[in-house]
Amino acid sequence: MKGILLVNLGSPKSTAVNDVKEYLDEFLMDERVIDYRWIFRALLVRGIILKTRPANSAEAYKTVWTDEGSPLIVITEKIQKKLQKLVDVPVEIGMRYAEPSIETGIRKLTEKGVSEIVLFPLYPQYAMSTTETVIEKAEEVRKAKFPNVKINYIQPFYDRDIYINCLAESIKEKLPENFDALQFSYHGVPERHIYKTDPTKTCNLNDCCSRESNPSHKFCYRHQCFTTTNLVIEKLNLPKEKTIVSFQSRLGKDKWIEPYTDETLETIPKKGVKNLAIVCPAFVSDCLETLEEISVEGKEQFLHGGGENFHYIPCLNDEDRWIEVVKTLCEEKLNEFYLV
Ligand SMILES: C=CC1=C(C)c2cc3[nH]c(cc4nc(cc5[nH]c(cc1n2)c(C)c5CCC(=O)O)C(CCC(=O)O)=C4C)c(C)c3C=C
Ligand SMILES: [Fe+2]
Ligand SMILES: [Fe+2]
Repeated sequence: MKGILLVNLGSPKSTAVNDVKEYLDEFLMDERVIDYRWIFRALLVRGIILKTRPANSAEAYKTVWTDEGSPLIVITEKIQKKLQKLVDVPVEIGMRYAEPSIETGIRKLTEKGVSEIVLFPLYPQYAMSTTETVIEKAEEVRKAKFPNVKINYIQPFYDRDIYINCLAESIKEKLPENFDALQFSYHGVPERHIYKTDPTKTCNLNDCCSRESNPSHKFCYRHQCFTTTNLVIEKLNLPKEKTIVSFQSRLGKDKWIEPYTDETLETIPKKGVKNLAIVCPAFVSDCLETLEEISVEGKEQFLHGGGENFHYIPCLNDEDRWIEVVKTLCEEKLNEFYLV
């Protein structure tokens, strides 16, 4: 029997500092997130970051937490429930970090008799800290605990027509009447991650990422963010000069891909952008990084820089047209099982 596992990033169990600390420990000790040798990663994460960050992050989580729990988990559950109504195979969710884990999700599916799983990493763009770590973790769990289960993975969908149409329509509906610029703010990654995952070793993080065709693009997060942006702009018929791409959520002292969202928000009002619309297409569901970092902190940065109107455009969340896209992408992979 077949089944679907939707995988998102995950959130702490609660906003208690110890729960946030446990979550950040699992997240930041992932070698695909902080990619130093174990000893240096442990020194940085456990010796420095976890001494102060959990308390600050817990305060931030408190500002977005709902009665039902973390927005990211609640929204992923809503997507699951809506998808379950549209397909005739079991659908479960799993988180890369914390609970419900990928193992919990696979177990629930196997308890329903599932032995062939379509696993959907809910990230449009590939990065070693997104799609790659999900697939690595799922394979580790499968080999150790469920050796008889087959898993078929959905690949990044950053340029798929159905996704671009859906994202463009969603943005169009939420765009304010008057805006000077539409900013696309993607989660950032350290530059080193892009060099590391480039099998061709040709991406130089300059014009290369914007070129039409290059074998490095399959693993270049920066290219994939630009492509999503360009395709959406084209669909919306927006002049490129009215759009901005930037990268948010930088952590630590390494160089991350630029431009940084916080710096951009502070400086664009002086260049004439007083009315801003902003969208975060690296996230399919709203989460701490959109609801707090962009909608609250980002807004303050923009207003502080002289901006006047800041309009945050929510993620696709559980919009029906997005659930249709999830269904189509899952069905493509479900059908592949018949071909093997
Ligand atoms: C969308 C893709 C994501 C990438 C790429 C990514 C990379 C990445 N993230 C960190 C550090 C943190 N991220 C945090 C929160 C967070 N990150 C993503 C997604 C991506 N991260 C999401 C969806 C969330 C929100 C989770 C939620 O519960 O709502 C956090 C925790 C919050 C905080 O303390 O600020 C950290 C830390 C690194 C180092 C990284 C590197 C590639
Ligand atoms: Fe590139
Ligand atoms: Fe992150």
